[in-house]
Amino acid sequence: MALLTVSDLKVHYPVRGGFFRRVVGEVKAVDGLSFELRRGETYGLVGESGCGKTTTGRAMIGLTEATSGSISLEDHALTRRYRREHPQYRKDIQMIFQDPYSSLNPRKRVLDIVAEPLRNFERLSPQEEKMKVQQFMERVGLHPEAILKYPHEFSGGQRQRIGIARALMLNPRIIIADEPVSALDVSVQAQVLNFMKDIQQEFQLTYLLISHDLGMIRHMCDRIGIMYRGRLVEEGTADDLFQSAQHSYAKRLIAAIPNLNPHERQEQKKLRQHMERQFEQSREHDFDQEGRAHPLKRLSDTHYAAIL
Ligand SMILES: Nc1ncnc2c1ncn2[C@@H]1O[C@H](COP(=O)(O)OP(=O)(O)OP(=O)(O)O)[C@@H](O)[C@H]1O
Repeated sequence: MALLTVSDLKVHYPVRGGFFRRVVGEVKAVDGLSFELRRGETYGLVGESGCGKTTTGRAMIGLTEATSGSISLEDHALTRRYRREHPQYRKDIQMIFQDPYSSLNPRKRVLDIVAEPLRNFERLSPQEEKMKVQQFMERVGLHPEAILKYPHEFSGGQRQRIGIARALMLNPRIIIADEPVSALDVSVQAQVLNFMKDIQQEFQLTYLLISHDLGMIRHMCDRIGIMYRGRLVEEGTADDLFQSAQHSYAKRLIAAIPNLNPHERQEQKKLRQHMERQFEQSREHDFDQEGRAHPLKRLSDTHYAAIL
């Protein structure tokens, strides 16, 4: 059974204009998105800037309200009312943010930053709380004494580890990681990603990894959904997508991954140009009259594509 199910999710933002700030239109940030998270897996949501990835993550933790559709954790629909009446569900889904520089309050000590979610749910004595925070700091590879420092005293990679310690404190089942390493130096990106993989088993976590970086998503994820204008155009395992993508947009995105081998660059450039042409030529066929992706069609147990 799926741990979390997103069904036909829509998030439309009003666009206001003119002197009276009247609603003059809407941005369909998410426009009919369906996918599920299975226990223990890492699911990657990937797509270009503006396709609705962050909005999806925010809707899943209740930071943004859905216009329609549903999000269910096991059998419970996470409606506004359910979220209000069952605050403990917030323990189950935690989020790690893109930029560890701005997501940690610079005026607070690490002890208070990491303990904050705990204070909302558990009544611990200051001594118990300190011990628990120190224990998690050690687990994420930081010195337990560092709890008295402020965020600016840490490197980017260490700050992301503090964000992870904070997310882990409530023993969540799902972690949504929105571009967790894109603000970090390339040299520490792999360390943080490997660390996330290590703790996944230890804490039995299910990950939703959100990124525009298809190379990273390929390396990390069991299943991948490619998003375009608020919908999935294709979903599958890394093999399904990298060996036999079917939708012209998915092919184009895959062809655009930079190739590090200098001997193959020229060839890759040609392939990329070919895929871009194909994408433009098949627009009418691959999208409906309003430019939206078709419903997903099942190609195998794991592979789905929005083709006719
Ligand atoms: N609060 C808001 N009000 C109005 N429009 C919004 C709001 N938040 C996002 N949008 C718009 O919704 C669309 C999807 O944005 P979203 O941030 O979810 O995309 P994204 O795929 O995460 O992009 P990025 O990788 O750049 O963060 C964009 O066109 C964006 O401008």
